[in-house]
Amino acid sequence: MSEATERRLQRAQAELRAGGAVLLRDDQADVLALSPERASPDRLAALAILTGAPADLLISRRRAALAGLVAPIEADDPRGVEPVAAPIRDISDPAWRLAADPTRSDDGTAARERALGRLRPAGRASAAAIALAKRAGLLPALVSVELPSGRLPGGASALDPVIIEAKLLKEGQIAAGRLKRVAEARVPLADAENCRIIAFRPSDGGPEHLAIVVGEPAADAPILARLHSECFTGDLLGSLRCDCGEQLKGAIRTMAAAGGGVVLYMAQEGRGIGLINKLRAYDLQDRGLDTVDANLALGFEADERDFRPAAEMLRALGHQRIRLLTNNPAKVQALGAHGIEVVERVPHAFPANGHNAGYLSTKARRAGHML
Ligand SMILES: Nc1nc2c(ncn2[C@@H]2O[C@H](COP(=O)(O)OP(=O)(O)OP(=O)(O)O)[C@@H](O)[C@H]2O)c(=O)[nH]1
Ligand SMILES: [Zn+2]
Repeated sequence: MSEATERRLQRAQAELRAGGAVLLRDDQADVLALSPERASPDRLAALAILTGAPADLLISRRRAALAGLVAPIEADDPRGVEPVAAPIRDISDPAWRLAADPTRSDDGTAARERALGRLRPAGRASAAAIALAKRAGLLPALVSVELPSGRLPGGASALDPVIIEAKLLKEGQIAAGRLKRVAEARVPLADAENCRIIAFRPSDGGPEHLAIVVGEPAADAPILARLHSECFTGDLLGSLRCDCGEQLKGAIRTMAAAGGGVVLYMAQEGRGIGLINKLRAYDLQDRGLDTVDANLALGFEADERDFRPAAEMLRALGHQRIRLLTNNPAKVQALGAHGIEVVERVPHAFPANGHNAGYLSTKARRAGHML
């Protein structure tokens, strides 16, 4: 992806996060969209009167099914990620927001049905809009109108959208930004006095990833490595809802004792959905959903992470062969697919505490974790 394209993608994300409009261009039809959790009522109202047809709520089919708007589908049904559009009968009636955000208190399917018209499949530009919202750390739900391809009516240009080609956001094909090693320092840790932190910045302006180099990892043999996704609550606060804090500190201790290793500390909070959405997922878990269903209920996949940057960091550090501390077979598979040879999976499980037993057993039962 060219630098100009990467910048435009970042601008589109920032615009949505700031409550502004984005226009996804596609030769089927263009889609002009706002994030309902960020856009002001005035902007939403301006969008709703733009074309004569009502504005749509854009969500995934799975989200729509869980909101009771279409027939239920299985958790692993690939149709779950398809976008659907539901006309919003009255943009000023907050009831339609219940279908966008399951953490809002809900007075039932009847209210959602009252607020929204008949659902229809949405096209490529809509799918791209949802992918953009996910990248922006927002709920994957948008308010949108369809516009004829390539045209920007006067009312639409008044919303001053960032314009971007929908095909750039094709699911699974967004190139992760190339990483540049930008800073490095010695940082003695309580459990590993000989430790360096190396920061990598992606060319697309996304968040930085860190390599925590413990001791002296061998240059000519497979090194101990851990691919660790950021967890503010577990890593920093010692939350008992998950096992992340113990896994992070445990990995550093194991590497220090072994003479060396590398923790890749990836800016992928909440398995890639961001901290705010993880807190929403926790709220849903307190109402009875498990960690997988909570992600699905919000409109995300169970795991939204891209492990390519981790492979790129290992390569940049000169480590193509590793012994990976993990219980997650998807990490072994993904690193392998991106050119890193995982010569051994080193189990990395810690005893459950009084709060995370359900979380750990769900990961084993539904995400294939080897515990
Ligand atoms: N969406 C969501 N994310 C969670 C939840 N609990 C923890 N996380 C996140 O899950 C990620 C866990 O990352 P890791 O420990 O690297 O990965 P893992 O898939 O558990 O695999 P291993 O620990 O290597 O076995 C972190 O980004 C956490 O923030 C949850 O209930 N919902
Ligand atoms: Zn955690």
